[in-house]
Amino acid sequence: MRKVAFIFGTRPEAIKCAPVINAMKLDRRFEPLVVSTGQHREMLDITLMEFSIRPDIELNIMQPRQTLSQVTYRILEMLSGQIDQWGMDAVIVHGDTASTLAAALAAFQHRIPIIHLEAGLRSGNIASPYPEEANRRLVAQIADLHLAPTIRSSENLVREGVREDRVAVTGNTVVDALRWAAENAPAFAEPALADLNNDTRRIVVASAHRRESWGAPMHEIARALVRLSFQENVRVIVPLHKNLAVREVMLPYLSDQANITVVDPLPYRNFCSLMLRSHIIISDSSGAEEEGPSLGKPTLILRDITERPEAVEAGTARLVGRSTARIVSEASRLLCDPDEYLRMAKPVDAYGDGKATTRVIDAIARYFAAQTGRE
Ligand SMILES: CC(=O)N[C@H]1[C@@H](OP(=O)(O)OP(=O)(O)OC[C@H]2O[C@@H](n3ccc(=O)[nH]c3=O)[C@H](O)[C@@H]2O)O[C@H](CO)[C@@H](O)[C@@H]1O
Repeated sequence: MRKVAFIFGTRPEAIKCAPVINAMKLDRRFEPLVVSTGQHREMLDITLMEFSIRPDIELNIMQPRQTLSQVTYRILEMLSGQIDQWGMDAVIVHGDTASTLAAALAAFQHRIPIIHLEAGLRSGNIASPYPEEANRRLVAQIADLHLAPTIRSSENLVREGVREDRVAVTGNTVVDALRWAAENAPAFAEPALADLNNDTRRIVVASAHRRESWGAPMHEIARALVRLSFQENVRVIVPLHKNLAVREVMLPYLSDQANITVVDPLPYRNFCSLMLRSHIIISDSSGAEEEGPSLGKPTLILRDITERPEAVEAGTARLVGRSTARIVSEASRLLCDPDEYLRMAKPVDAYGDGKATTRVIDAIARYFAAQTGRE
């Protein structure tokens, strides 16, 4: 039995680790320990509850308006005080957040092998996305097993010098989570969305929260959403991120608009119901970049570059930047030109086939077997 600690702290990490944690709980080869750093306190707890996961250990590092350095050193400090006592065979981290980097570093410093889920994504620009591109590249330097979601991401790793026998292509577990959520998609329970089933307007689901969008770009995005809401037969729905850098800019623009509904972040399955009900998705969220195209929803990405180019190449997603004019023109094209809409509205399996969890677990089992010379 191998003891592995999943250490993460944000909503997207929880969504993408959850299928693996739940499958490992049923697998007699593994004993998973779930460690929450609490980087996204509220949104993380709601998400974990949905997947029936209770963290075994809570680091509770969250403080109001904490800086990246504070997040990183607080996690490192707390882990270094206890990680050895857990007796882990490996630490599993996901993606590119501050929690990912700090947990990987703590494991490395305590000589515990690191397994990196969603490894090998690269935008090619160390400054964008900031700090995520740097985080994932740094983790790649010290990880022992790299689980790449796509062939492209595995190629990125090998090009950077990672040993091929330490890389496995698994698909992205987000598709596994998404399929589960879509099968269990609830009705719209929030009072603000209760009328959705009878609403004949075209639903534009929009969100923006990443660091590169803070400040002036957030104003541009907000103005674009207001202008889109003036178009005929359109309703814009915005599940607004909890971050104050987002709320303080967005709310003055979006509140009290006739065709805009602002809601708090939705539980994952409710958000999936909303994406399923949407006509188009406009977002700077990495999750939306993967989930929108997987559901066949035309997805306009509010970024200039992406580490997830697969859906753009497949034609279901488009990079549109963050200027009001470009967002409005690209969205209007989809809203006004049915042929253009149909060209983009095609589900793509660029990120996975829903079976990534099994491949992840098999790759981890193979890794341990190779360490000891037995299965
Ligand atoms: C800025 C940032 O931190 N970006 C990271 C974050 O992206 P990302 O931008 O996707 O992070 P989000 O906090 O938007 O989380 C996205 C996830 O939350 C879900 N959702 C969204 C809205 C809502 O109301 N309810 C809900 O459950 C989405 O379906 C999606 O699965 O995680 C990715 C890992 O996957 C990383 O690669 C990104 O670098």
